[in-house]
Amino acid sequence: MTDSVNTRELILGILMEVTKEGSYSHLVIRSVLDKYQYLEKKERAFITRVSEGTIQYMIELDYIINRFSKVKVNKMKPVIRNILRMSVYQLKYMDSVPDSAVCNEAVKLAKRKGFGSLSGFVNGVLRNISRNLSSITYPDGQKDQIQYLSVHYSMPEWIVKQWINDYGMERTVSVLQAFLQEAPVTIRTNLLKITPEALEMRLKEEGVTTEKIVCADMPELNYAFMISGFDHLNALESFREGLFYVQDVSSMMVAETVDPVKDSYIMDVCAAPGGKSVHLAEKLGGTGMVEARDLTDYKTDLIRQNIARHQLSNMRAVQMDATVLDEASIGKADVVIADLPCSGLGVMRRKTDIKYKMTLQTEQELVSLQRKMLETVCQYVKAGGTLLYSTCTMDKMENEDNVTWFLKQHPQFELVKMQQIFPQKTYGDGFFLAKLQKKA
Ligand SMILES: C[S@@+](CC[C@H](N)C(=O)[O-])C[C@H]1O[C@@H](n2cnc3c(N)ncnc32)[C@H](O)[C@@H]1O
Repeated sequence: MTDSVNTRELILGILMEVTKEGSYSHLVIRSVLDKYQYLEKKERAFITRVSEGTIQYMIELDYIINRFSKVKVNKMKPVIRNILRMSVYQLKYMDSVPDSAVCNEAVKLAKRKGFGSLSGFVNGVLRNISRNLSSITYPDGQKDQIQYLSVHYSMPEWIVKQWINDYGMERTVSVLQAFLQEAPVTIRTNLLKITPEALEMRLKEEGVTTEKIVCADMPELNYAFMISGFDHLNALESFREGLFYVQDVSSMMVAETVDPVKDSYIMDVCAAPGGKSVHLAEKLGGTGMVEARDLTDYKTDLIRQNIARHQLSNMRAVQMDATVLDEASIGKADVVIADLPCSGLGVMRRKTDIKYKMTLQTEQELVSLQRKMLETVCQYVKAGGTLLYSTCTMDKMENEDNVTWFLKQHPQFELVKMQQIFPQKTYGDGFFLAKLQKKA
């Protein structure tokens, strides 16, 4: 590595921004990697791994630090707390970095950041942890299951409690395990431009490793691949040409479930950046129209960029607030897609810090927003048309409970299909979808 101290300083900067300023980790990491594009691939991988890993395992790391430090984590200076966290992550989860190097680099970083007087403390805590790492006692699962699972899988207790309540212990444990796996990059072939076989060849020529998605529950997805071995998507000509779209396999199930007939008029009321709309427009094969709406200029611009990249003539972007009734759209749509803002607890492998930012109160507020939006946008569905409600979360209150509530309020709709997708070890985020049909 060219300058390991600098690399660690960048990681500390990322952690400070995420924990102190409340910024989203995936955005902060991406912007640092964009800014320091000249770094070697190995260094970029180190920054990503240590930043994401530290955030991913923060509850466990804090638990370990608290067992070896008289000053508890929440009383420490933020810089020191984050230096300890990223160092304990390397001690526990990265064999490639020798323990002595981890401790030395942490001490240097503390000094460099103006905390020379605390460098002895940092050194003492880390060396103590490194000596005793294999004999740490964790919370007793027999006495307090929730605390045990929370520390073991670094998941806030309120979320663990909620999932046990919603789905039972066995499912909760498998979901917690899945969230600690790395999320693969999955792509969907743009079938209007290329066949899956030809795309696979193109990607191989560009040095990308591809693997077919083989999933018994989703046999429809024979156009999807997992890809790896590339640095920047934008550096791939096949990406710039719009030959594929990066999308999680669970999200692909929206267009599959709608399975639109040619010439349909589809309204996607919360559409940015446009993944599901683009998929639907492609399925319409140049016929019909997908109107992709979102709240802000910035978001509708993202949709426009996707329309341009995929050269779709049957899709348009419109700026519109989904909570406000658009009289002109009443009874106009064959299909309304309501992929609504949600707690996002199903995508924690990609957005590692969501679990610390979300609270039960915010989730309850989201439920109210979702109901208001459903109440509004269901009016756009034609008689005989379809309303597709989806979220990327797993909590019943945002999913099944909302559907039950909706059907009670709107007896003119009936449930065709409802599916809770749990995150899977290999691919697929946590996702929910419900297909409702308006009676003719
Ligand atoms: C789950 S994301 C949609 C993802 C998108 N369907 C896709 O597959 O690419 C939810 C979207 O709702 C948008 N949103 C939030 N409040 C909104 C509102 N009042 N009206 C319209 N869109 C809104 C957000 O900007 C965000 O883009």
